[in-house]
Amino acid sequence: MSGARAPGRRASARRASSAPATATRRWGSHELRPGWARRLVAAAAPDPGELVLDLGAGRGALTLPLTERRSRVVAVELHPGRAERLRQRVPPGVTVLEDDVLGFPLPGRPFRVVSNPPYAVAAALVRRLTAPGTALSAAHLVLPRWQVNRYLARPPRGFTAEVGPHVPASAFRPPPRHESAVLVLRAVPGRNRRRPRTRRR
Ligand SMILES: C[S@@+](CC[C@H](N)C(=O)[O-])C[C@H]1O[C@@H](n2cnc3c(N)ncnc32)[C@H](O)[C@@H]1O
Repeated sequence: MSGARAPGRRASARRASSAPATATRRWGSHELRPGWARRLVAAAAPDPGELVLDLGAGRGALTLPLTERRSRVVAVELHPGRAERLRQRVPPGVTVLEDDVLGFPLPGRPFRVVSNPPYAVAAALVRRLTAPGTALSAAHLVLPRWQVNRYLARPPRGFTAEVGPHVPASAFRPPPRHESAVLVLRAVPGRNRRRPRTRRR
């Protein structure tokens, strides 16, 4: 993964240790059905060669259609078995990190996110991705509709927020109780700079 620090050794070193404190230990997940995953990737429309992160990649519902668009894909999945199975499924050139979406090093060069993230850490993930100075250019995140509405009312600083496709409960396996939608965040050019440090007297 260019732009981010070399992942391979770090990830395998971490594999040997216990899960980081920030990780959710609940492995239950609502995976996207393949048809819906394809539709959402088509709506996000990343360009060939663009660096795209799939965060909480699971079995690769989004990762695989992303690779078909010839994006440079990095998939991050904390569950060791899921990460390993995904590694075996992806074509050469795709990076699968067994790591925590709240802890792995974010790329230093412009990147996009297309993700159906673990809901338990979704708010912390949005904070991390949109923190001052990140190189995030746009994020397409599948979130509960109520959470999307919050970001529409109050977008993270330096980003615009809009709602993408509506995602019904039937789009997931197993279906969640809530309705979902895609939250689309786009960096406003020049607005997400790291704030200058104020000098102490
Ligand atoms: C909602 S599922 C989505 C799976 C896949 N993206 C899909 O759409 O089918 C979220 C995934 O995130 C993984 N996960 C949970 N907490 C995580 C964390 N802190 N860091 C990375 N992955 C995590 C789970 O193991 C699960 O596979």
